[in-house]
Amino acid sequence: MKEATITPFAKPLYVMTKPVGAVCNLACDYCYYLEKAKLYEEQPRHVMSDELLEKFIKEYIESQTMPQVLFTWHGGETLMRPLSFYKKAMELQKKYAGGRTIDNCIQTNGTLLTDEWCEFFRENNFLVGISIDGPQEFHDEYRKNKMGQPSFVKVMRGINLLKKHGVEWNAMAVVNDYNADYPLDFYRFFRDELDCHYIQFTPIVERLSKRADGLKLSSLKQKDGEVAPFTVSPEQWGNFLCTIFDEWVKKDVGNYFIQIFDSTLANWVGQQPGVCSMAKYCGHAAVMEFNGDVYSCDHFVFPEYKLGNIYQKTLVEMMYSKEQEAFGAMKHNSLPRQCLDCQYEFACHGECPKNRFVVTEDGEPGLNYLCKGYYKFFDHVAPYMDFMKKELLAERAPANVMDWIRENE
Ligand SMILES: C[S@@+](CC[C@H](N)C(=O)[O-])C[C@H]1O[C@@H](n2cnc3c(N)ncnc32)[C@H](O)[C@@H]1O
Ligand code: SF4
Ligand code: SF4
Ligand code: SF4
Repeated sequence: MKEATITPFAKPLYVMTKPVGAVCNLACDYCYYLEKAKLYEEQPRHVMSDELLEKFIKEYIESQTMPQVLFTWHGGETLMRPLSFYKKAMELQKKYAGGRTIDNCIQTNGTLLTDEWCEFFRENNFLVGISIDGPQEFHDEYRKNKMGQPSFVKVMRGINLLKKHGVEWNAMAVVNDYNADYPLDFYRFFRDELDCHYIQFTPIVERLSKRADGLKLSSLKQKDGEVAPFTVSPEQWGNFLCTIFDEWVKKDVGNYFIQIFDSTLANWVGQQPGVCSMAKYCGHAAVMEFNGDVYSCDHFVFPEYKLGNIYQKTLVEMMYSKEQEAFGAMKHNSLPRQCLDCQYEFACHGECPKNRFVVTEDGEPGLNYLCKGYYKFFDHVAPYMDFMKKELLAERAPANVMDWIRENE
């Protein structure tokens, strides 16, 4: 029997949602999302109506087959909506919970946080993801408003408010051409200055588009296109990961959680990684726009990846559709021979399909632009991953790797 990519009802149905479309108080140079306003030019307000909010919450909860439900609020800038919107969402979640446990996480640039927002997040146990790209100089290079004014100081003020109110938060940082050459300054900032114990690093890889619909960044279907200037190079990415790993594996395992290292270990032991880019298949997390349009993935909000609209189709129909199944399977089925033969395919899975636009050593298309960087990283961490795997399988702590390193130094 063919290995199923999506087994209906075997795992939670997951759709992140956009209370606000491509509306933001910042205008980060590399943002893949802001230009999506072009897809909805004919619509005057890019915000979710109360009617849709209720429809989504009810249907989303009722579509779940598991007792836990996770809501992810994403944007645009999520805090461009008033607090009353999210208070309403909490009331509706309670109304339709039907005995289920409901969790909420929200992604924000952090600049609009106030005491009032933080009290709300604390009271409702939100996990708040803050976008911050490292120390001030790195962060302010690309994360500016439309007038070119930097945002670091405001983000730091927001983080301090979250801490003051005891809100659970984590950091989401992108790695680009500018900050990638300073991995230790970058990592130590999160660890020593922010005392942030959960960190996500995402590489920026974008190509400039030749699309007729006016979008600046391209989708997978475009075969060529210049790499955008803020893109991290494969060499930078490999060096960045290896350098941070060396610091982390000696001192910080079990205390600071870096998503890409945890996901690598998960793949090493054959478990599901926490980040989609390192999973074998895509298609698990769709996204619903402010007007009810549902797309296969937040990085594929292009007309050709639209699954439908919640007013015309149910979430279950869209999430278990042939289109979404094909989208999910494409990640593995389209791997070039070089990946299939690669000794680290089990850990890498060819990373995100959106980044697969270079040719292999044999000239086959579909290789990941960051391949060299990933290969270097996996090759570098393999002995440590082998050790941590052994510990995990023996039901011991992977953090023992730190003693092992000291003993062998
Ligand atoms: C689009 S924003 C929306 C939420 C909110 N405005 C924020 O900045 O956190 C979500 C995340 O995507 C990241 N991001 C933006 N452009 C990206 C790109 N081209 N590639 C990868 N991540 C990107 C941002 O840094 C941010 O952490
Ligand atoms: S704050 Fe978020 S949505 Fe706004 S421009 Fe930056 S990355 Fe994009
Ligand atoms: S296309 Fe990329 S971002 Fe979307 S689910 Fe797949 S790996 Fe994740
Ligand atoms: S390291 Fe390169 S060759 Fe190996 S699976 Fe990843 S992208 Fe493919």
